[in-house]
Amino acid sequence: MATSPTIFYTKTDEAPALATHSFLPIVKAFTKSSGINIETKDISLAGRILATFPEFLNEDQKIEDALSTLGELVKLPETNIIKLPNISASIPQLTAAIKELQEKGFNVPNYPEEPQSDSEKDIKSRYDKIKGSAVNPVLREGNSDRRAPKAVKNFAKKNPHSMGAWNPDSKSHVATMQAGDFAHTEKSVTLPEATTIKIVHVNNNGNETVLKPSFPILEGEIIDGAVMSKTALVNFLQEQVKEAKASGTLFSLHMKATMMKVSDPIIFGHAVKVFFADVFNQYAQIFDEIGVEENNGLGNVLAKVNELPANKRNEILNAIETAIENGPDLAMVNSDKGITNLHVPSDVIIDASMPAMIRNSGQMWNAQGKTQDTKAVIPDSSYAGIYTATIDFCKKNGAFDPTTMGTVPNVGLMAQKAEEYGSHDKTFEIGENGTVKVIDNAGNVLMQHSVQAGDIWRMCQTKDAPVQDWVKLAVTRARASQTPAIFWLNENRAHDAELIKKVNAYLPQHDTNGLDIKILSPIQATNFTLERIKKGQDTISVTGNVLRDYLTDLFPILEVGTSAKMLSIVPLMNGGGLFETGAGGSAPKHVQQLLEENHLRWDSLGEFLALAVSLEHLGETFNNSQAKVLAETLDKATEKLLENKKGPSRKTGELDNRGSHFYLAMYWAEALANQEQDTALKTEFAPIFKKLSESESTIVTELNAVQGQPTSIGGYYEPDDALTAKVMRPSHTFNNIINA
Ligand SMILES: NC(=O)C1=CN([C@@H]2O[C@H](COP(=O)(O)OP(=O)(O)OC[C@H]3O[C@@H](n4cnc5c(N)ncnc54)[C@H](OP(=O)(O)O)[C@@H]3O)[C@@H](O)[C@H]2O)C=CC1
Ligand SMILES: O=C(O)CCC(=O)C(=O)O
Ligand SMILES: [Mg+2]
Repeated sequence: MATSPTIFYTKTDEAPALATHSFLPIVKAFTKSSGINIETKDISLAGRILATFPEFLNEDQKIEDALSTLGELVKLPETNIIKLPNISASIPQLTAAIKELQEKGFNVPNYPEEPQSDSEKDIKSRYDKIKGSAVNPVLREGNSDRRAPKAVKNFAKKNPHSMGAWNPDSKSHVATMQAGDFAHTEKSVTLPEATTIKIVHVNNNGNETVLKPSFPILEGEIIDGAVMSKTALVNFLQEQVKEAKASGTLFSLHMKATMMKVSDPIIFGHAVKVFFADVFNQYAQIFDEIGVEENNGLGNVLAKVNELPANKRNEILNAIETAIENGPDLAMVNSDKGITNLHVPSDVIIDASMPAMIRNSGQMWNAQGKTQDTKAVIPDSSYAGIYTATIDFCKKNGAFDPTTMGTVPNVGLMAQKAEEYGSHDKTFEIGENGTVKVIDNAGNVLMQHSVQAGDIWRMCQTKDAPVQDWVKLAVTRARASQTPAIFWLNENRAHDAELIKKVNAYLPQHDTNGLDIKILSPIQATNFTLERIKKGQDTISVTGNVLRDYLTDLFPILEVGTSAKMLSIVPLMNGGGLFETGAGGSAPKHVQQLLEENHLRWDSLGEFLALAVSLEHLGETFNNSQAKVLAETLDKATEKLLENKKGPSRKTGELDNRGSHFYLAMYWAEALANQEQDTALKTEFAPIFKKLSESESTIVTELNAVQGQPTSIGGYYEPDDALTAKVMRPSHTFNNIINA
């Protein structure tokens, strides 16, 4: 047991990292007298790169490998972590971060796209561990409990966000594969006893290549294998491009290239090649020579082409232009800047992008900056059906009404790299026709798929202990909130069928008397839940890992406008607490606005909610009554902030993230001054509240006065700490009170 109560507060990237510069000094000031230690852990993309390559750095540039430290800490019962969203880097983001670090004098190696030597191979494999969703699977040593707190839900009911109307004749729809994808090829086995397995590829001449050497599998663990056929995928994509053109819908690809960091960039690359097929055919040889990486998107193609001599460059750029003109309308990420849906694999991420489209009348933006009905292309059909069902529901019933709709909390299976989270080191782009086999140490073939060159074969693992914990968490939440709970599992899907056996075995171990718990397939569950939500009724979704991710953006975005306002708890399996801040990401667009206009519209509500539960957990773990008082008063402050509408505005010149932090501090001090449980805190915070409230108009004026001009923080992935702190703390009056 650690001797001093500590909250580990993560330093991450982009907007949340900016917010931390303003919020963390407040947190430290408010918790100091209660003996609570706040320790920062750098898990930013830049920080993780530096920590991975110490031998390339000067002594004074080396930093702790904070992710590994936290990865150990999450296994201890007293651990308490506040985790902000971080970049799950695509290769374009990774290479940009490397470049910025090099420019700042950190001699980290380049990312070798095509490694030749052993040392390059080593560097690439170390970078590949930083790439994609590399933080969350390590820290999430527990399952997920995400919900909209009552105060947030009530606020949204009284102050509904905008919601685009739905036309019953909308042409928007989801296109997904009918065969040859992961969903249609999945095989699943539960291992009755512990064993080791290896994954091999056997070519048509019987030659075996080991894809992954022996690794252990625990008793009761579920393993799945599935394959995405390249031929089926390419045919499907070709058809969708044609069909989008014929029907006049926007072509828009929705992937999770960050979390599914091996399979989905490859699928993304196929879409780029299919959409620009003429260009890729005509310039195949040049593209090969200049090292075009279609998996990194059209942005990569353009960057590489731009390095060519002028006449070749212009010729190819024209060909790309023509392909865009001849193809279907392409959904845009930023029509002003000409950034398309196919530019960067991490620009359009399905969990956030599909709900945003549904909230926006089922439309996305076209090249003219106008909204248009959209064909949302989601190649693998494992989970696409839930969006089809939601879209169909909106066509039939119109848009949801945030003033009356119910809520859908989620209990999600994710601990110990459950399901697709654990597939990164078991996903392979197949080099040669043959068979992929999973073989145990006794030589038994547990499953096999026949594969062709270019197919993507993927294996997932789901350990038994996390499943037991998940079932228990579902029952606990259903009981605590007296809400029906639905397990979203499809008995006709191989993996789900195995999971259903476990759910049926473990549910009876709990007191479920009087609770309404059932198992429905994801599409049935969507319809059931949506019928209820429309009537204002609440339903807990109990899901696997991918649906956890999808639903904890889908429902929050429809219900409360953003997933940033979610309470997002990971009860760690060994007793510690990981408190995530909201369910969304790191909002790159917000950084742009700060740099251009010195206004940060990032809403820190997720941080406020996470801090309160973190303090409560710490109070219990360390028997620290002051921490509990801090938690209760912080919740009061957050509620008051909502009531008084002191969240950040989107508009420059109005209250932003920094201003909302001021109000939170003032209301927190007020709640501490007004409570009677702890005299010391009361005495300490009464004068602070007085000072803050007397200075309110000065502070708000100081905070808003800086807005409207461009500003600089000295970097993107590795901003300058002192500069950023200066930008994020522009009120001397407020700083003086907090620093004192
Ligand atoms: N837990 C984690 O670590 C997660 C990390 N990510 C990472 O985040 C990055 C961006 O992902 P993306 O899919 O664009 O999702 P984001 O959630 O970052 O952004 C989508 C939109 O949601 C709105 N939004 C999100 N958070 C807030 C907030 N706190 N306050 C106000 N608005 C908010 C913004 O809308 P608007 O622009 O209209 O203001 C934003 O543009 C990626 O690098 C991804 O890897 C993504 C999800 C989870
Ligand atoms: O880990 C990631 O890449 C994203 C996680 C995410 O979107 C989520 O947990 O909701
Ligand atoms: Mg998500």
